[in-house]
Amino acid sequence: MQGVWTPDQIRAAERSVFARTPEPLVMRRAAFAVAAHSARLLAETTGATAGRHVTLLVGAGNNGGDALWAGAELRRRGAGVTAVLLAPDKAHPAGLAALRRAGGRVVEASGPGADTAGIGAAATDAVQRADLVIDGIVGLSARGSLRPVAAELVARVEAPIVAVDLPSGVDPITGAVDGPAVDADLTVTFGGRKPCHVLGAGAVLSGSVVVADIGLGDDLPEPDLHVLEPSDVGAGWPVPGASDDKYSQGVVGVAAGSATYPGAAVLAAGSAVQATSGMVRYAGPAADVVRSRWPEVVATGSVADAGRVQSWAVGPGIGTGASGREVLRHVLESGRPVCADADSITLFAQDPTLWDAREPDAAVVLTPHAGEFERLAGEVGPDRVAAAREVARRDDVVLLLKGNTTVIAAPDGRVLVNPSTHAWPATAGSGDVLTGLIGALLATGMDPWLACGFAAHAHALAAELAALGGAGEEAGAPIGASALLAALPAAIRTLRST
Ligand SMILES: NC(=O)C1=CN([C@@H]2O[C@H](COP(=O)(O)OP(=O)(O)OC[C@H]3O[C@@H](n4cnc5c(N)ncnc54)[C@H](OP(=O)(O)O)[C@@H]3O)[C@@H](O)[C@H]2O)[C@@H](O)CC1
Ligand SMILES: Nc1ncnc2c1ncn2[C@@H]1O[C@H](COP(=O)(O)OP(=O)(O)O)[C@@H](O)[C@H]1O
Ligand SMILES: [K+]
Repeated sequence: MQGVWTPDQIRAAERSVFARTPEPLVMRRAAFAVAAHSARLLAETTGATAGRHVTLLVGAGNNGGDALWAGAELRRRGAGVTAVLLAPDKAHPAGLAALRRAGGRVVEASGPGADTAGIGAAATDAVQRADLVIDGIVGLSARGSLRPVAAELVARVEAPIVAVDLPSGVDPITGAVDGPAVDADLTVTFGGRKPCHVLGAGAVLSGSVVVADIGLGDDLPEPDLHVLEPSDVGAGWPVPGASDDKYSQGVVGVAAGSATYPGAAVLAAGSAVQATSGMVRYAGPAADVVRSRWPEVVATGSVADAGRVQSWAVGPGIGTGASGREVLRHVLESGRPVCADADSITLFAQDPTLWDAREPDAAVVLTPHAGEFERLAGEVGPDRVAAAREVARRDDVVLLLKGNTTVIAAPDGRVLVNPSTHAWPATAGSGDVLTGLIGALLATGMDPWLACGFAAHAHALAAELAALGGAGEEAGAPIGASALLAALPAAIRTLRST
């Protein structure tokens, strides 16, 4: 599992480091990493570092300082380096001096011969002839999107971009973007990932993220967010052992669908069938359809007759009327962990007295999309982590907020994020598949927060495998939820082999 630290946490750790290591030395370490990764990218894209042109976009603070020191190092490796200063009066003095000593050139963004956009001729030339651009416009102190001159310069870049710490224009805390921002090929960050590398538009605009060690190590506190690695999910995925039988791996009850809309039942039950080797019970009006599609499911007409289960997956397609409410009340009273999705969430929003049916010690997972979240607690807003955390605490639930980046908050404040590099699961019914997956993992006794993380991970990978069908990343075809469901075993195999 990877940690993600807030800018405040990183700054506090840096302050502790400065007590033993001088600040300029820490910055040199950061800059050296930027230079080394930039040289590697240059070699990959142009075959060499020496003789290539690197342009530094340099803002008003230490982020620009990192870029300037990195430029000095690249100059020593034989690259031609030009720094374009966006705030000439505030450019990091020691970095600037180092670059000049190494033979680098310095120009002002709005220097002589400025065009109608306010960009000087030398700056335009430096950006256009670059083989690589280093974005040192702004880092942890960023507020808002790129300012006009920086935005104009960035828009003229055609070369690959290496972002120092984070892509400029992205909010460091939320990853949100509300105007122009750098779209980096690679981000070199320091000490640990920041939220903007895994949340919102920032997760995509960061490109590949490498974490350089600048000695923060033991000074970093418990991370603010966590990200599961594929290998974590693969290693922890429950599979049968020699002494297992169908009961020992957990029995999940699925209460979903209706006679008119049996699809949700088929998708959620099918997902539970494929997630683990335990047993799946279905209870609801779509029993015949579920039985014919998934003969291994033990199906009954009502939750009252379902028999014993270790968890419930409830909600998709149950309706928001009296019968849906009774189904939800019944599973809450069971005292088993419950994954409540779709109509269950609307039912909770309509009738908060439903919470009274809950056994206090049984975990409840809620899996809203943005619209369902709004019914529960108002608009999500730009800070999705804060929104999910607040409701998880308020309602004592594990809250899984759906979207391109899935955010999973536990009542104790822990947050997992599952950033996605694609949007293939954005198709009707794919949420029903997620509900079945979570329900099946809950039945195994897994920690509900982790169960949600595992499910979100396998779900996104299944969608990707189904969409790509073995083709390259650019050649996927749209899929429906049935294809996502069919790809679940392949996704679990892939995760278990990492
Ligand atoms: N401490 C250390 O030793 C280490 C620090 N490290 C590095 O320092 C970085 C943090 O540096 P920092 O705190 O100096 O601020 P930084 O992010 O460069 O911003 C500077 C100024 O930019 C401005 N600005 C704000 N928003 C803007 C926008 N949208 N577009 C344009 N400009 C904008 C705003 O000034 P304003 O113009 O508003 O007065 C702001 O004050 C960190 O990310 C890492 O790279 C590493 O070397 C490791 C060791
Ligand atoms: N743009 C997107 N990128 C990646 N995943 C997405 C995107 N939009 C939705 N998803 C995922 O697809 C699923 C959709 O669930 P949901 O909205 O409940 O759909 P439905 O109700 O049709 O089943 C969730 O797992 C969600 O995280
Ligand atoms: K930057």
